Amino acid sequence: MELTDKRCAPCEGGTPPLSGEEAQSLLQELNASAEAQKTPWTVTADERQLKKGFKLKNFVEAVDFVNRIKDVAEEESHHPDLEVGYGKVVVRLTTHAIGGLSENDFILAAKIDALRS
Ligand SMILES: C[C@H](O)[C@H](O)[C@H]1CNC2=NC(N)=NC(=O)C2=N1
Repeated sequence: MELTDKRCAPCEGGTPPLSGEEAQSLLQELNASAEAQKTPWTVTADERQLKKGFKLKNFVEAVDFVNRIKDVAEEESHHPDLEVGYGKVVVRLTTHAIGGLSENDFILAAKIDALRS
């Protein structure tokens, strides 16, 4: 099943974060989409975060994009850390409940990419 067709599952403490290998495999799958090929997502060196910067035309478009991200995040009950500026939105994904990456982060990343295509 495609990442965009999956739903974020409730995530509780006790579940271990993804291993580096599992994260790399999901990263490849995520970055295979047309949108991600323009700008790929990266996993941070500590393997706890998935990150991508999006370019928008101006501040209003950046805020509009954030509002669309809000709708997806609420639908999935999984929430990104966001940085908004003039013509940019930086999205950082991590699963707070487990202190690292889960599949939920990759599902939300794919759904955020889908907003741009
Ligand atoms: C009950 C609810 O699903 C949880 O509190 C969710 C909310 N959104 C979340 N978002 C993220 N990124 N990590 C979490 O652990 C998390 N927990």
